[in-house]
Amino acid sequence: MTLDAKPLVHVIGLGSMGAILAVDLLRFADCSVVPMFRSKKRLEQFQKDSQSTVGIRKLYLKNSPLIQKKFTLSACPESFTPCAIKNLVVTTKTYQTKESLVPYLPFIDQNTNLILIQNGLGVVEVLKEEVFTDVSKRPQLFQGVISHGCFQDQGFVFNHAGAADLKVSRLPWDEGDMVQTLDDANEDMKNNELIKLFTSKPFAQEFNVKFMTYQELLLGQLYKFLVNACMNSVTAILDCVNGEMVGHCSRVFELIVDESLQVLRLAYKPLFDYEENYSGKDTYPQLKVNSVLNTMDMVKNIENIGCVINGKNSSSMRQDTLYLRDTEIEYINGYIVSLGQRFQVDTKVNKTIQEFVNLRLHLNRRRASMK
Ligand SMILES: NC(=O)C1=CN([C@@H]2O[C@H](COP(=O)(O)OP(=O)(O)OC[C@H]3O[C@@H](n4cnc5c(N)ncnc54)[C@H](OP(=O)(O)O)[C@@H]3O)[C@@H](O)[C@H]2O)C=CC1
Ligand SMILES: CC(C)(CO)C(=O)C(=O)O
Repeated sequence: MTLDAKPLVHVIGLGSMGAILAVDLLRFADCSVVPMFRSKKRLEQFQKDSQSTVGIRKLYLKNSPLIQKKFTLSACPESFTPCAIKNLVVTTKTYQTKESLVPYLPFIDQNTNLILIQNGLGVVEVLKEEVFTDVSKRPQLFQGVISHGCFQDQGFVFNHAGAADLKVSRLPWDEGDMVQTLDDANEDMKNNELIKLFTSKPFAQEFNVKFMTYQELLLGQLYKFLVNACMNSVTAILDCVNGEMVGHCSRVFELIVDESLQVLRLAYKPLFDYEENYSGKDTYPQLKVNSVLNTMDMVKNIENIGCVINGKNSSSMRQDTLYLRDTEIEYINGYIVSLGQRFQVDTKVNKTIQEFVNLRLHLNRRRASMK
């Protein structure tokens, strides 16, 4: 059911990322937004305790203004009014994706635009192998790589700590379609309802959205992936604030990045061969890949981004272990391990990191249970 003629955007995952996106879509894009909660209990908490209102405190703005938006419609699996879902944003944690989609599968088909706005890699494999197994009914799939920073305050009030950007591209279901032309991207910006919303003004300016080809997004996604593979896991294991490691973490990062790149070069070969195959071809964007995704430069950049620029931050994975929440390690260092098995590459470094993160979470949960 739509509220009016405006496009309808369903959001599964009204957490930090879902909340800042949903509120700014309501503020700056011509659409209606429907948050979808995991249960009747969570839906009632939203509708009753929070009066269906989300608050975003923009910490990076003068006086940290609190912006509030009321959502006329919201749902959970039990209350969802059966209707075809046209535009679906998934902003759950990676490991929550499959479970969050299952109740709505009857309402998702090849006409649905589905965007994943998450860190890490490997969710598309879960969607292919376990969720959308009927190729003819697979939704139009997009990926968002978001660099905004946000953490929950209490209830449905969130602190938007850092404003950066949201990179978006069509996400190929088939690995063979990794390289897209500039015309492919323009086609979606002209004709796809969800992408038209995401690139509409003023929303695109306010949320700093950039739509691009998949190869352009993937370069940024792998860069961010390597940052997270080092910073998130190591700070969780050590239980330290990002900046405490500055000047002393490059050796560990070198081990993680070197092994990860060995695997990523095989799994994403078209990207690493891109300059050789597509430079000078004006129907394709020109990319610098190997001069960016190399161990020594990445280690320096990761230490700067993680330990200096974000030096005062507690990484999201360390926060997950401190709050005894599951982590996304399986979709970060753990994803390198699964790729290593597929490409017969030894990934002992990332496997050890993954197991230490799991051990850290166990230790924190054990200590909490003994208080
Ligand atoms: N926070 C940040 O600054 C950044 C986060 N990211 C990435 O964005 C993604 C989302 O992270 P973030 O927003 O922080 O995560 P949060 O944990 O804040 O939000 C996840 C939300 O998904 C909801 N959810 C979980 N399962 C279901 C379900 N079955 N049905 C409906 N809703 C469900 C949770 O609801 P409930 O409250 O009921 O559990 C929660 O509100 C992650 O991949 C993260 O790594 C990327 C850049 C920055
Ligand atoms: C860059 C970094 C490591 C900042 O803490 C981050 O992305 C996170 O915490 O998830």
